Amino acid sequence: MVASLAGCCRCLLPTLLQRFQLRHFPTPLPLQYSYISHQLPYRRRPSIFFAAMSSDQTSNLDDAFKQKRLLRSKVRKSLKSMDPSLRSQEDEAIQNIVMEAPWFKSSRRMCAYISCSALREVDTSKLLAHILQTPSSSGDSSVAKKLYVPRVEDKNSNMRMFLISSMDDLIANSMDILEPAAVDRNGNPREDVMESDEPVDLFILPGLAFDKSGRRLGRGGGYYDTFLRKYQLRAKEKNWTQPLLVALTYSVQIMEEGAISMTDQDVPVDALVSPSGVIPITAAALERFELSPSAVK
Ligand SMILES: Nc1nc2c(c(=O)[nH]1)N(C=O)[C@@H](CNc1ccc(C(=O)N[C@@H](CCC(=O)O)C(=O)O)cc1)CN2
Ligand SMILES: Nc1ncnc2c1ncn2[C@@H]1O[C@H](COP(=O)(O)OP(=O)(O)OP(=O)(O)O)[C@@H](O)[C@H]1O
Repeated sequence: MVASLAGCCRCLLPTLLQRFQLRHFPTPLPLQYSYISHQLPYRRRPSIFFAAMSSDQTSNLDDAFKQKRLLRSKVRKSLKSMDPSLRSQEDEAIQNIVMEAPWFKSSRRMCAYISCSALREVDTSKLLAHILQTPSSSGDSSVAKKLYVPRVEDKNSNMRMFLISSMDDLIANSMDILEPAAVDRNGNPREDVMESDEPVDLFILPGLAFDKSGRRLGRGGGYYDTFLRKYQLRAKEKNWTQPLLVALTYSVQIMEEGAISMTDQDVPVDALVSPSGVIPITAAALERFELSPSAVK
Protein backbone atom coordinates (compact mmCIF):
# COMPACT_ATOMS: atom_id res chain seq x y z
CA MET A 1 0.00 0.00 0.00
CA VAL A 2 2.86 2.34 0.90
CA ALA A 3 4.53 1.44 -2.38
CA SER A 4 1.40 2.20 -4.38
CA LEU A 5 0.93 5.51 -2.56
CA ALA A 6 4.54 6.32 -3.37
CA GLY A 7 4.02 5.48 -7.03
CA CYS A 8 0.84 7.50 -7.13
CA CYS A 9 2.46 10.52 -5.45
CA ARG A 10 5.35 10.32 -7.90
CA CYS A 11 3.19 10.42 -11.02
CA LEU A 12 0.97 13.21 -9.70
CA LEU A 13 3.81 15.20 -8.22
CA PRO A 14 4.71 17.50 -11.16
CA THR A 15 1.06 18.64 -11.57
CA LEU A 16 0.59 19.08 -7.86
CA LEU A 17 3.79 21.01 -7.41
CA GLN A 18 3.00 23.31 -10.30
CA ARG A 19 -0.46 23.87 -8.89
CA PHE A 20 0.87 24.70 -5.43
CA GLN A 21 3.98 26.52 -6.68
CA LEU A 22 6.39 24.27 -4.88
CA ARG A 23 9.79 23.11 -6.04
CA HIS A 24 10.31 19.50 -6.87
CA PHE A 25 13.44 17.46 -6.73
CA PRO A 26 12.91 14.03 -8.19
CA THR A 27 13.07 11.99 -5.02
CA PRO A 28 11.47 8.57 -4.82
CA LEU A 29 8.72 8.37 -2.20
CA PRO A 30 8.70 7.04 0.37
CA LEU A 31 12.33 7.29 1.30
CA GLN A 32 14.70 4.39 1.07
CA TYR A 33 17.68 4.88 3.33
CA SER A 34 20.79 2.84 3.17
CA TYR A 35 21.35 2.97 6.90
CA ILE A 36 24.46 1.69 8.50
CA SER A 37 23.16 -0.60 11.17
CA HIS A 38 23.93 -0.20 14.82
CA GLN A 39 21.59 -0.64 17.73
CA LEU A 40 22.86 1.46 20.59
CA PRO A 41 22.36 5.05 21.66
CA TYR A 42 25.29 6.47 19.92
CA ARG A 43 27.05 9.00 21.95
CA ARG A 44 30.67 7.78 21.86
CA ARG A 45 30.09 4.44 23.50
CA PRO A 46 32.46 2.56 25.75
CA SER A 47 34.29 -0.18 23.87
CA ILE A 48 32.36 -2.86 25.79
CA PHE A 49 29.33 -1.98 23.61
CA PHE A 50 31.34 -2.24 20.45
CA ALA A 51 32.24 -5.78 21.46
CA ALA A 52 28.63 -6.68 20.53
CA MET A 53 29.13 -5.40 16.98
CA SER A 54 31.14 -7.02 14.23
CA SER A 55 34.34 -5.27 13.23
CA ASP A 56 32.74 -4.51 9.83
CA GLN A 57 29.84 -2.74 11.54
CA THR A 58 32.15 -0.67 13.76
CA SER A 59 34.32 0.31 10.86
CA ASN A 60 31.26 1.25 8.75
CA LEU A 61 30.07 3.36 11.64
CA ASP A 62 33.46 5.00 12.04
CA ASP A 63 33.51 5.72 8.28
CA ALA A 64 30.05 7.28 8.51
CA PHE A 65 31.09 9.56 11.40
CA LYS A 66 34.32 10.45 9.59
CA GLN A 67 32.39 11.41 6.45
CA LYS A 68 30.02 13.47 8.58
CA ARG A 69 32.95 15.33 10.17
CA LEU A 70 34.47 16.09 6.77
CA LEU A 71 31.17 17.32 5.38
CA ARG A 72 30.57 19.48 8.47
CA SER A 73 33.86 21.25 8.00
CA LYS A 74 33.20 21.75 4.27
CA VAL A 75 29.73 23.21 4.90
CA ARG A 76 30.97 25.42 7.76
CA LYS A 77 33.50 26.91 5.32
CA SER A 78 30.89 27.62 2.65
CA LEU A 79 28.60 29.18 5.23
CA LYS A 80 31.43 31.40 6.48
CA SER A 81 32.22 32.58 2.98
CA MET A 82 28.59 33.31 2.15
CA ASP A 83 28.00 36.93 1.23
CA PRO A 84 26.22 38.60 4.20
CA SER A 85 23.70 40.37 1.98
CA LEU A 86 22.82 37.11 0.23
CA ARG A 87 22.45 35.51 3.66
CA SER A 88 20.01 38.14 4.86
CA GLN A 89 18.03 37.89 1.61
CA GLU A 90 17.81 34.13 2.07
CA ASP A 91 16.86 34.53 5.77
CA GLU A 92 14.05 36.83 4.77
CA ALA A 93 12.84 34.60 1.91
CA ILE A 94 12.85 31.39 3.98
CA GLN A 95 10.96 32.93 6.91
CA ASN A 96 8.40 34.54 4.61
CA ILE A 97 7.79 31.23 2.84
CA VAL A 98 7.17 29.54 6.19
CA MET A 99 4.92 32.28 7.57
CA GLU A 100 2.77 32.28 4.46
CA ALA A 101 2.40 28.50 4.29
CA PRO A 102 -1.00 27.01 5.18
CA TRP A 103 0.70 24.13 7.05
CA PHE A 104 2.44 26.70 9.26
CA LYS A 105 -0.65 28.83 9.75
CA SER A 106 -2.67 25.81 10.83
CA SER A 107 -0.05 24.55 13.29
CA ARG A 108 -0.99 25.23 16.89
CA ARG A 109 1.89 23.67 18.80
CA MET A 110 5.40 24.00 17.49
CA CYS A 111 8.96 23.29 18.46
CA ALA A 112 11.52 25.60 16.85
CA TYR A 113 15.19 26.46 17.27
CA ILE A 114 16.48 29.86 18.37
CA SER A 115 18.92 30.69 15.58
CA CYS A 116 22.51 31.53 16.41
CA SER A 117 24.13 33.93 13.94
CA ALA A 118 27.67 32.91 14.98
CA LEU A 119 26.80 29.38 13.78
CA ARG A 120 25.45 30.86 10.51
CA GLU A 121 22.08 29.23 11.06
CA VAL A 122 19.04 30.23 9.05
CA ASP A 123 17.52 33.08 11.04
CA THR A 124 14.32 32.28 12.94
CA SER A 125 13.89 35.59 14.78
CA LYS A 126 11.10 36.93 12.57
CA LEU A 127 9.34 33.58 12.57
CA LEU A 128 9.49 33.26 16.36
CA ALA A 129 8.30 36.84 16.90
CA HIS A 130 5.40 36.06 14.58
CA ILE A 131 4.50 32.89 16.52
CA LEU A 132 4.72 34.66 19.87
CA GLN A 133 2.56 37.61 18.84
CA THR A 134 -0.14 35.56 17.08
CA PRO A 135 -2.65 35.46 19.98
CA SER A 136 -2.40 39.14 20.88
CA SER A 137 -2.48 40.44 17.30
CA SER A 138 -5.54 38.41 16.36
CA GLY A 139 -7.25 38.97 19.69
CA ASP A 140 -8.59 35.43 19.39
CA SER A 141 -7.07 33.03 21.91
CA SER A 142 -8.43 30.04 19.97
CA VAL A 143 -5.78 30.64 17.28
CA ALA A 144 -2.93 31.07 19.77
CA LYS A 145 0.21 29.13 18.96
CA LYS A 146 2.32 27.42 21.60
CA LEU A 147 6.08 27.62 21.10
CA TYR A 148 8.57 25.20 22.67
CA VAL A 149 12.31 25.81 22.29
CA PRO A 150 15.36 23.66 23.07
CA ARG A 151 17.46 23.56 26.17
CA VAL A 152 20.54 21.38 26.39
CA GLU A 153 20.51 19.27 29.56
CA ASP A 154 23.90 17.57 29.48
CA LYS A 155 26.67 16.31 27.23
CA ASN A 156 24.92 12.97 26.70
CA SER A 157 22.80 14.25 23.81
CA ASN A 158 19.92 15.10 26.16
CA MET A 159 17.85 18.11 25.29
CA ARG A 160 14.40 19.24 26.43
CA MET A 161 11.91 21.60 24.81
CA PHE A 162 10.22 24.17 27.05
CA LEU A 163 7.24 26.42 26.47
CA ILE A 164 8.04 30.13 26.18
CA SER A 165 5.76 33.12 25.83
CA SER A 166 8.34 35.80 25.12
CA MET A 167 11.92 36.17 23.87
CA ASP A 168 12.61 37.66 27.32
CA ASP A 169 12.25 34.12 28.68
CA LEU A 170 15.66 33.28 27.13
CA ILE A 171 19.22 33.50 28.39
CA ALA A 172 22.49 32.66 26.59
CA ASN A 173 24.02 29.27 27.46
CA SER A 174 27.71 28.35 27.49
CA MET A 175 27.60 27.86 23.70
CA ASP A 176 26.11 31.34 23.35
CA ILE A 177 22.79 29.96 22.17
CA LEU A 178 19.69 31.49 23.73
CA GLU A 179 17.63 29.02 25.70
CA PRO A 180 14.96 29.03 28.43
CA ALA A 181 15.70 28.31 32.07
CA ALA A 182 13.78 25.27 33.32
CA VAL A 183 11.83 27.58 35.67
CA ASP A 184 10.24 30.91 34.86
CA ARG A 185 10.98 34.22 36.60
CA ASN A 186 8.52 33.32 39.39
CA GLY A 187 10.30 30.04 40.00
CA ASN A 188 7.52 27.96 38.44
CA PRO A 189 8.57 25.04 36.25
CA ARG A 190 8.04 25.63 32.54
CA GLU A 191 5.89 23.25 30.56
CA ASP A 192 8.07 20.52 29.05
CA VAL A 193 6.77 19.39 25.66
CA MET A 194 7.41 15.76 26.63
CA GLU A 195 4.88 16.18 29.43
CA SER A 196 2.25 18.00 27.42
CA ASP A 197 -1.00 16.19 26.71
CA GLU A 198 -1.42 17.84 23.33
CA PRO A 199 0.58 16.83 20.27
CA VAL A 200 3.14 19.02 18.53
CA ASP A 201 2.11 19.72 14.94
CA LEU A 202 5.37 21.04 13.59
CA PHE A 203 9.10 20.97 14.29
CA ILE A 204 11.25 23.67 12.68
CA LEU A 205 14.72 22.16 12.61
CA PRO A 206 18.25 23.48 12.22
CA GLY A 207 21.11 21.59 10.62
CA LEU A 208 24.37 21.93 8.75
CA ALA A 209 23.47 20.07 5.57
CA PHE A 210 20.52 18.33 3.98
CA ASP A 211 19.70 16.36 0.89
CA LYS A 212 16.58 16.05 -1.18
CA SER A 213 15.74 12.66 0.26
CA GLY A 214 15.44 14.08 3.79
CA ARG A 215 18.87 13.29 5.17
CA ARG A 216 19.98 15.82 7.76
CA LEU A 217 23.46 16.48 9.09
CA GLY A 218 23.41 18.12 12.52
CA ARG A 219 26.25 19.63 14.52
CA GLY A 220 27.39 16.29 15.84
CA GLY A 221 25.90 16.32 19.34
CA GLY A 222 23.10 13.89 18.59
CA TYR A 223 20.68 16.17 20.47
CA TYR A 224 17.99 16.47 17.83
CA ASP A 225 18.11 12.84 16.70
CA THR A 226 17.79 11.66 20.30
CA PHE A 227 14.96 14.08 21.03
CA LEU A 228 13.03 13.36 17.82
CA ARG A 229 13.21 9.60 18.32
CA LYS A 230 11.82 10.02 21.84
CA TYR A 231 9.07 12.37 20.69
CA GLN A 232 8.07 10.09 17.81
CA LEU A 233 7.81 7.21 20.26
CA ARG A 234 5.61 9.28 22.59
CA ALA A 235 3.35 10.34 19.68
CA LYS A 236 3.03 6.70 18.66
CA GLU A 237 2.16 5.60 22.21
CA LYS A 238 -0.45 8.36 22.46
CA ASN A 239 -1.87 7.53 19.03
CA TRP A 240 -1.17 11.07 17.83
CA THR A 241 -0.41 12.12 14.26
CA GLN A 242 3.37 12.39 14.00
CA PRO A 243 4.65 15.97 13.91
CA LEU A 244 5.83 17.33 10.58
CA LEU A 245 9.62 17.74 10.56
CA VAL A 246 10.63 20.75 8.49
CA ALA A 247 14.24 21.95 8.24
CA LEU A 248 15.31 25.44 7.16
CA THR A 249 18.25 25.59 4.78
CA TYR A 250 20.32 28.07 2.81
CA SER A 251 20.90 27.02 -0.81
CA VAL A 252 24.55 26.12 -0.11
CA GLN A 253 23.49 23.58 2.52
CA ILE A 254 21.60 21.37 0.08
CA MET A 255 23.79 18.45 -0.97
CA GLU A 256 23.61 15.90 -3.75
CA GLU A 257 21.79 12.75 -2.73
CA GLY A 258 24.12 10.29 -1.04
CA ALA A 259 26.57 12.98 0.14
CA ILE A 260 25.31 12.70 3.74
CA SER A 261 26.09 9.46 5.56
CA MET A 262 23.29 8.08 7.67
CA THR A 263 23.25 5.76 10.64
CA ASP A 264 20.09 4.11 11.89
CA GLN A 265 19.88 6.65 14.73
CA ASP A 266 19.48 9.59 12.33
CA VAL A 267 15.94 10.92 11.95
CA PRO A 268 15.10 12.07 8.41
CA VAL A 269 13.06 15.22 7.81
CA ASP A 270 9.71 15.48 5.98
CA ALA A 271 10.45 18.67 4.08
CA LEU A 272 12.97 21.44 3.55
CA VAL A 273 12.37 25.15 3.17
CA SER A 274 15.03 26.85 1.05
CA PRO A 275 14.95 30.40 -0.34
CA SER A 276 13.51 28.97 -3.57
CA GLY A 277 10.54 27.31 -1.93
CA VAL A 278 9.25 24.34 -0.03
CA ILE A 279 10.70 20.94 -0.89
CA PRO A 280 8.27 18.23 0.22
CA ILE A 281 9.95 14.86 0.71
CA THR A 282 7.68 12.37 2.42
CA ALA A 283 4.07 11.36 1.86
CA ALA A 284 3.33 13.00 5.25
CA ALA A 285 4.61 16.31 3.90
CA LEU A 286 2.57 16.03 0.72
CA GLU A 287 -0.49 15.33 2.79
CA ARG A 288 0.08 18.25 5.17
CA PHE A 289 0.84 20.56 2.24
CA GLU A 290 -2.52 19.44 0.81
CA LEU A 291 -0.77 17.72 -2.05
CA SER A 292 -2.22 14.30 -1.41
CA PRO A 293 -3.83 12.61 -4.43
CA SER A 294 -7.24 13.16 -2.80
CA ALA A 295 -6.63 16.92 -2.93
CA VAL A 296 -6.76 16.82 -6.74
CA LYS A 297 -10.25 17.51 -7.99
N1 LIG B 1 20.17 27.14 17.48
C1 LIG B 1 20.42 25.90 17.84
N2 LIG B 1 20.07 25.47 19.04
C2 LIG B 1 20.36 24.19 19.41
C3 LIG B 1 21.01 23.32 18.53
C4 LIG B 1 21.38 23.80 17.24
O1 LIG B 1 21.95 23.11 16.39
N3 LIG B 1 21.06 25.10 16.95
N4 LIG B 1 21.28 22.04 18.96
C5 LIG B 1 21.47 20.98 18.12
O2 LIG B 1 22.03 19.97 18.46
C6 LIG B 1 21.38 21.79 20.39
C7 LIG B 1 22.70 22.31 20.86
N5 LIG B 1 23.78 21.65 20.23
C8 LIG B 1 24.89 22.26 19.74
C9 LIG B 1 25.93 21.47 19.27
C10 LIG B 1 27.09 22.09 18.79
C11 LIG B 1 27.18 23.46 18.75
C12 LIG B 1 28.39 24.14 18.22
O3 LIG B 1 28.70 25.23 18.60
N6 LIG B 1 29.13 23.51 17.32
C13 LIG B 1 30.27 24.10 16.65
C14 LIG B 1 31.46 23.16 16.68
C15 LIG B 1 31.91 22.82 18.06
C16 LIG B 1 33.01 21.78 18.07
O4 LIG B 1 33.23 21.10 17.06
O5 LIG B 1 33.64 21.65 19.11
C17 LIG B 1 29.92 24.32 15.19
O6 LIG B 1 29.03 23.59 14.69
O7 LIG B 1 30.55 25.17 14.57
C18 LIG B 1 26.14 24.22 19.19
C19 LIG B 1 25.00 23.63 19.68
C20 LIG B 1 20.21 22.47 21.07
N7 LIG B 1 20.05 23.81 20.67
N1 LIG C 1 32.79 7.20 15.65
C1 LIG C 1 31.73 7.29 16.46
N2 LIG C 1 31.22 6.17 17.01
C2 LIG C 1 30.15 6.21 17.81
N3 LIG C 1 29.52 7.35 18.14
C3 LIG C 1 29.96 8.51 17.64
C4 LIG C 1 31.09 8.54 16.77
N4 LIG C 1 31.29 9.84 16.40
C5 LIG C 1 30.33 10.56 17.02
N5 LIG C 1 29.54 9.77 17.76
C6 LIG C 1 28.37 10.18 18.57
O1 LIG C 1 27.17 10.05 17.82
C7 LIG C 1 26.21 11.04 18.22
C8 LIG C 1 25.48 11.62 17.04
O2 LIG C 1 26.35 12.07 16.07
P1 LIG C 1 25.79 12.59 14.69
O3 LIG C 1 27.00 12.96 13.92
O4 LIG C 1 24.84 11.69 14.03
O5 LIG C 1 25.00 13.88 15.20
P2 LIG C 1 24.07 14.84 14.43
O6 LIG C 1 23.02 14.09 13.70
O7 LIG C 1 24.90 15.73 13.62
O8 LIG C 1 23.47 15.62 15.67
P3 LIG C 1 22.02 16.21 15.97
O9 LIG C 1 21.09 15.06 16.15
O10 LIG C 1 22.19 16.97 17.23
O11 LIG C 1 21.64 17.07 14.88
C9 LIG C 1 26.94 12.04 19.06
O12 LIG C 1 26.50 11.86 20.37
C10 LIG C 1 28.40 11.65 18.92
O13 LIG C 1 29.09 11.84 20.14
